[in-house]
Amino acid sequence: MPQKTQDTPMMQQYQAIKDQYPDAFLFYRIGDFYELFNDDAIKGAQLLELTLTARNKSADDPIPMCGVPHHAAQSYVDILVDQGYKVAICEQTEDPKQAVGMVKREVIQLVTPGTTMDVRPGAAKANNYLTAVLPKAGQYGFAYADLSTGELKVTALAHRFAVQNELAALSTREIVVPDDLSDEDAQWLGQGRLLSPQPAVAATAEASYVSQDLKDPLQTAVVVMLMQYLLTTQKRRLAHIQKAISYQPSSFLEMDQDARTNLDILKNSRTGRKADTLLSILDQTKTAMGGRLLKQWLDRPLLDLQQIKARQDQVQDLLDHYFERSELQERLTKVYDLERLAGRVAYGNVNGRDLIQLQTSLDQVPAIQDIIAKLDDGAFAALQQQIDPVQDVANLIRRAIEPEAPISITEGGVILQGYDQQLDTYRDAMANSKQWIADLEAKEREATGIHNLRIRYNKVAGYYIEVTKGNLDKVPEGRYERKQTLTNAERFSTPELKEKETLILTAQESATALEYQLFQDIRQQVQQQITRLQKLAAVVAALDILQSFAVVAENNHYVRPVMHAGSHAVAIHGGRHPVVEHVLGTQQYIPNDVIMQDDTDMLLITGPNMSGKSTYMRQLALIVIMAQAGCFVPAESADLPVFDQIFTRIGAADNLAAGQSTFMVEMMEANAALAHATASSLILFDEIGRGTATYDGMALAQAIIEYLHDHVHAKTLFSTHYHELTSLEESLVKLRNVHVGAVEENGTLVFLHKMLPGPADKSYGIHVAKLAGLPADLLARADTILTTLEDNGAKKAPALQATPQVQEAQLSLFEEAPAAPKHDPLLAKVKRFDLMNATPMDAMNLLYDLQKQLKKK
Ligand SMILES: Nc1ncnc2c1ncn2[C@@H]1O[C@H](COP(=O)(O)OP(=O)(O)OP(=O)(O)O)[C@@H](O)[C@H]1O
Repeated sequence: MPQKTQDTPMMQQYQAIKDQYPDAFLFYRIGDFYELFNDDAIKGAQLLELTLTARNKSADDPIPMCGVPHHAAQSYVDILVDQGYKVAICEQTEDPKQAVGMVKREVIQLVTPGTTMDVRPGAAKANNYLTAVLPKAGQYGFAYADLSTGELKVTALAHRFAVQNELAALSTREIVVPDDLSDEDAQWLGQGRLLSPQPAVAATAEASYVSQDLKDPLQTAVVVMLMQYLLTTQKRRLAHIQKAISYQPSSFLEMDQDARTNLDILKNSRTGRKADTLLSILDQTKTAMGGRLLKQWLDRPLLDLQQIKARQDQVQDLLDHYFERSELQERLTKVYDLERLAGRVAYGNVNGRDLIQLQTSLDQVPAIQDIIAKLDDGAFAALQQQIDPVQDVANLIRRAIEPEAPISITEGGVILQGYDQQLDTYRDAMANSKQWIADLEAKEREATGIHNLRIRYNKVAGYYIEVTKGNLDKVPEGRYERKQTLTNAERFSTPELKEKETLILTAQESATALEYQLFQDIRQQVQQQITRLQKLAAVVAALDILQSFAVVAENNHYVRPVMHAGSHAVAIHGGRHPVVEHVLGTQQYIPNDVIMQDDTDMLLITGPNMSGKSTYMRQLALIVIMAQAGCFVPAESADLPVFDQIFTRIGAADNLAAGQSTFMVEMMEANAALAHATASSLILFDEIGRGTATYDGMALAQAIIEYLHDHVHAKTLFSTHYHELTSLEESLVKLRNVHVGAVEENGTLVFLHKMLPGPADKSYGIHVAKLAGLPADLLARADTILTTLEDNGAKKAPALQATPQVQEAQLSLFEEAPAAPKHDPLLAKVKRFDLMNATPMDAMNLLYDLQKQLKKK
C-alpha cells in the first residue's frame, strides 16, 4: 500500500515543527523556497495572492501547498505581519549534501507584529513597540520595548484607563500577556491588538540583566515576561536591549486617548497619516533618531518647569546662532540611524557597509562638539558633557573596513590591507602568484614561439595554458599535460603551474575565511560599545529636535512662551492653530486671544457651526503641548502655567464598532475628565450633550459645567449651542462667556473667526438658514417661534440653588410644547411686522431693536 502523503518523513518533520507554532504561519524552507502547507497554504495563498497547488497531486491525500522564493520572502513576511499575523521562519540547518536522511530544520526566528524590524522606507522615523501587560492585585505591570533600537521602559499602572492611555500613546500592535490572563482582561486588552501569551518562566541571564535596576517586584516581573518573549521569538542573545528604565506617566503631561486622536498630534484623525498633524509641522529633523524622539517628546510633554526652560534656552540659543545651526544641520544629515545600526550590530546581521555608515556617522561627532562649543555654554553645558564621541569605534572601522565593502561578508573584500598581518600574507601570496603566472605566460610564449599562448583561469578547470589549434605543433613534447580539448584550442597544464594553482586557491580560501573571522571579531568589539553608541544616539537625537524647533520657530514666527509656576493663569495673545494656519496660509488665519486669569476657570463659547469654536479650543491645547515639549508657540505672546493633564471631548467620535452609542462614548469621555482632572488640568468640551434629546442634553451640559466649576477648578473651554447656558455667567463666578464674532455684509452673514467677550446672538441659526436659501415665510415663522420660546422661560438656565421659582423654571424647561405667549409690547411689535414685504435687512433691524429693548428690561 502506498505511503500516505501526510506520513512521509518530510511531512512528519513539518508537522512536528508546526505543532510548536500553532498560531503562526510556518515558512518551511525547501531549497530555494519557503513552502506553506495545509491550512497555512490555503489562508496564505489568499492573503499573499499566491497560486495554491498541492504536494503529491495524484495521491488520494494531496496536501495544499504554496511557496515564495527565499530571496523575496521578506516582503511576504511583512504583509502577513502587517495584518497582525505571526510568521515562523524555518531554515535548513545542515547542508543537504552532508545530511543523512532528512535534512535538519529549525525555526530560527518568530516574526510578530511587535517584533518585526521593518526596513521599508518611511518606517525609520517610527518606533515599533512591543508591550507587555501583567495584571496583579488590582495593578498592572506595564512594559514596552522597541527591538530595533533596544529601548525598554516599564511602569506600574493603577487602573485600566491608564493602561488604555499608554497603549494608545504607543500605538502598540502586540501585547505580551501572562498565559493565565482572565477572559475579561483579554477582552479589553485585545481590542484591535494581538495578544501573545507567555508562560511564567525563571528569568534568564539577559532578563535578569535588563531588570536589575528595578525595585518594584511587579515591574521586574513584567520586564522579565517581556524579555523572555523576545528571547523565545528571536532565538538569539539580545545584547542591545537596554536596562529597563522605570517611568511614571504622571511625570509627563498626560493626555487621554481621545485627546491624542482629536488633537491630530501624530496622526491625522481623518486620514490616519502624518500630513496635517502637529508632528508634520514641527518635524524638521534630519535624522531618523531625531524623528522618532520627536514623537516621544510630543507624546509625553514635560511637567518640570526647569526642564522646559532648559529646552527653551537651547532653542533660543540655536535661533540666535544661524551659522552654527546650519553647520549642525549639515552634519546631522550625514548621521545615519545610530540606534538601529547598534541594534543590527547586536543582532549579528550587520555588514561592511553598515559599519562604514557607523563610521561616517561617528566622524561627524567631533565637528558637532565644536559647533556646540561655539553656542552659549549655559544652555548646552550639560549636553556637551554627555557627548562621548566613541572615536575608538570610528578608528577601528577606519583601520579595518574597506570603504567600498561589498554587501556580503562571506566572500572577502571587506577587510583593509594592513589591518591583519596573516591576511596580508595570504593576499601577498595570491598577488605574487598571480604575478608569477603573468611572468610564466611571457616565458612560455618565448620558449614555444606561440604568440597567442594564454594562461587563464576558470572555476571548473582551474589555471591552464591555452593554445589555439593552429599552433599545436609548437607545443613542447612531454612538458605540457593535456587537460581539455575545445573546438579551436587545447588546454594544458604543467607541474609547476599546478603547484602555484594550489597555492593561490588555498591562500584565497584561507583569506576569505580569515576575513569573515576578523569581521566577526570587529563586530564583537563594536558590540562591546553598544551602550555608549546608544547614549550618543540619544544626545544626537535631542540636538536634532532642538534645531528642528529652532527652524520651525523661525520659519513660522513662533514665540517663546513664558512659563510660570504657582498660578494656573493663561494669557495668550494672538494665538494661532499651527496646523490650520499652515493649511489656510498665514494671511487667511485670524489669531485669537485666550485670557483666563485667576478669576476665570471656564470660557463658555457660543457661536454657530463652522464659526471656528473647535479650532479655538484645539489651538489652546496644541499651544500647551508645544510649550511643555520645549517648543516655541504660534502666538504674539503666551504666558502659561504647566498643565498636568489634557482631557478632550471634541467632534463626533463614535465607537460603534465596540457596540457603544455615540452618546455613551461622549458620557464616558466626559466622565474620565470629571474623575481624573485636577485644578492643574486643561479640559476641552465641545458641545457636550448634543448626542441626546435637547433638554436632557442641556440639563447634563449644565450639570457638568457646574460640577467642573465647583469641584474640579480645571481650566476649561466649553463650547455649546445651548444658548440658554450663557446665563450661567450670572451665577458661576469663574465662568465667562465668549462668542465667535460675525458681521452682516450685503445681506449675508460672515464669520470673523474672532473670539469676542459675551454670549453669541442667539438668532444666528436663523441667519444661517437664510443664507442657505430657506423660504422667507418659513424663516419668519422660525423668528416667531424663537421669541415665543424665549418668552416662555427657556431663556435662562436654572440657577444653582433650587428655589421655588427656579423649580418652576426647571419644569418649564422640560416642557415639550411652548405655552401661549403672555401679552407683551415687544410681541405686539413682532406681530405687527409685515413679514411678506420685509427685506432681510428690515428683519435684522427689527431683531436688533427687540434685542436692545429686551436687554434694557
Ligand atoms: N481663526 C481662524 N481663522 C481663519 N479660519 C478659521 C479660524 N478658525 C476656524 N477657521 C475655519 O473655519 C472652519 C470651521 O472651524 P471649526 O471646525 O473650528 O468650527 P466649529 O465652530 O467648531 O464648527 P462645528 O460646530 O461645526 O464643529 C475651519 O475648518 C477653518 O477653515
